[in-house]
Formats: sequence, C-alpha cells, structure tokens
Amino acid sequence: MSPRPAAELRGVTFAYGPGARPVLDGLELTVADGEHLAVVGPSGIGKSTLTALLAGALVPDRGEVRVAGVPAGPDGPPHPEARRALLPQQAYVFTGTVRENLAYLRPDASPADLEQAVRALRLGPLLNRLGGLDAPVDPRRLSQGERQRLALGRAYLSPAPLLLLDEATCHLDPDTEEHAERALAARPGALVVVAHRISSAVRADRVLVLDGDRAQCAPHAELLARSPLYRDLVGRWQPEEAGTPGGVTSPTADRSAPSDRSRAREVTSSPHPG
Ligand SMILES: Nc1ncnc2c1ncn2[C@@H]1O[C@H](COP(=O)(O)OP(=O)(O)OP(=O)(O)O)[C@@H](O)[C@H]1O
Repeated sequence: MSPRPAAELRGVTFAYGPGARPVLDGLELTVADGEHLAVVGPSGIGKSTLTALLAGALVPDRGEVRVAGVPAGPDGPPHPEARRALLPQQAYVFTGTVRENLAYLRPDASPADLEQAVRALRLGPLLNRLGGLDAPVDPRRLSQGERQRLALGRAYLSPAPLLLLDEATCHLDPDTEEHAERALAARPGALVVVAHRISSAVRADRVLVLDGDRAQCAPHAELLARSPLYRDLVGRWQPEEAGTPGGVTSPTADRSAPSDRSRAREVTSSPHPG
C-alpha cells in the first residue's frame, strides 16, 4: 500500500469574498509523503493563498483540502499527523529567550533536540551573538534575516509533518537558504516552499507552476523541457537573481492580461520521485 499523501487538494476553488474572481479554481494537487515541493508563479497568482489553504487558515469555497488524509480547516486542533506549520515572509519572533523561541512549537524539546536544530540550521554564530540559548530576545534588535533564521529553527523542531514556507527565506543569502531548505527537507514529513529563487525550484522534488488554468507540476528539468510558461518564468527570474544582491524577487509577470481560471486542472499524480 502506498503511503498516505502529505496533502491533497481536490477541486479547490477559493475567492476573497462573494463575487470576487476566484484566485484558485478547481485546483487538483497531491503532495506526496516526504516530498519537497516548490511553488512558483507570477506575482499575485495565488501562491500565498495556496499555502494558507494548506495551513487551514483559509477554507475553500468549493472542493476539499486534506492533510495526511484529514480534512483541513480552522475547526479544532488538527489530528497530530495532520499538523502543519506555516512560516510567512515576516518571521514571528517572540519576546522571551532564544530557547523559548526555538522550542515554541515543541516545548518538550530536549537539549539534544535543540543542539541538533542549532547545528542543522547553522545557528551557532547567531546564538553566540545573542548570548546563548537562555539569553532574552529583543525582536526589535534582530535583522529580518536573523528573525527568519530563528523561525526556521523553530520550524525544524516543530512536530508538524507538513512545513509550509511562504518566502520564509527571502532575507537569507543563497547559501544559507540552500542549507536551511535542505535541512528542513531532510526532516520527516513534507516541505512546501513558495520559491523566490530559481535555485529553490531546482532542488525541490517537483515544482508547481501556478498560472491560472495552465498550472503544472513536475520536476524542474521536466518543466524546463516541456513548459514554455516555466521557461518564461525562469528566463525572467535568472537575470533578477544575477542582478539583485540576495536575489530576493519572485518572478513577476504582467497580470493585466485577461486570464481564464475557470477550468479545473490536474497538476499532480506523478509519484514522489525520491
Ligand atoms: N486578504 C485578501 N483580500 C482580498 N484579496 C486578496 C487578499 N490576499 C490576497 N488577495 C488577492 O489574491 C490574489 C492572490 O494573492 P496571493 O498573495 O495568494 O498571491 P501570490 O502569488 O502569493 O503573490 P506574490 O508573489 O506577489 O506574493 C491577488 O490578486 C491578491 O491581490
């Protein structure tokens, strides 16, 4: 028997309010157990909306979102196997100690667990600067990148089997981002990353390209070979990466062109390649 998917979207349609044009319309997606999925697409196409639906922060108007086989929604604490952690671009950092920040989602984390998270996310130098695990954190005195790194350490320790990163590494340099994504992907469970660099898409198992009714999901190389849309996105992305320190900009496209999002689309079903 094949393992239960980490997440499934079946015919998911969502609009921000009655009468508004659906952001997602009939989306079909399966995230395999243990999969590392990157999500890309033009600005405003619905990448954050998708992560919020997977997190249960938004509820579809039609269709269903399931996490580990359990319907996702805002009602009640999720089944332990269906927990997910959503990291937004603006990282949450709490007043409290470094330890409390890191262990917020896993209060029973042992010293060995914390040590492993610090090592896996290369947080040692930051911890030294802050004064160690028991030093108080003043969020106002942390850079955006430092905040993101603490939040990534928290996500690493989280027991949630589904991690959702919505441009949660955008203030990190490419090397630190790669290390963090690889560490998070190596945890048990699935990782969904709204990518803001092409390198993020390249190292994922598959890439979901959201663009209205042309949404597609496949490994990077396959999309490059068969998807003009993906090649177009990558083509516009690479110069930005090359020219922007940190390369923090998502690919953007002219969204003034009318786009028909009315047709359902199947964007998965291929098994997790790894
Ligand atoms: N709270 C909201 N109320 C109304 N419309 C919203 C809201 N949040 C997002 N939208 C709209 O929904 C669409 C999708 O937004 P979303 O943030 O999911 O896109 P995105 O692909 O993540 O964009 P970006 O790459 O620019 O972050 C956009 O047209 C946006 O204006």
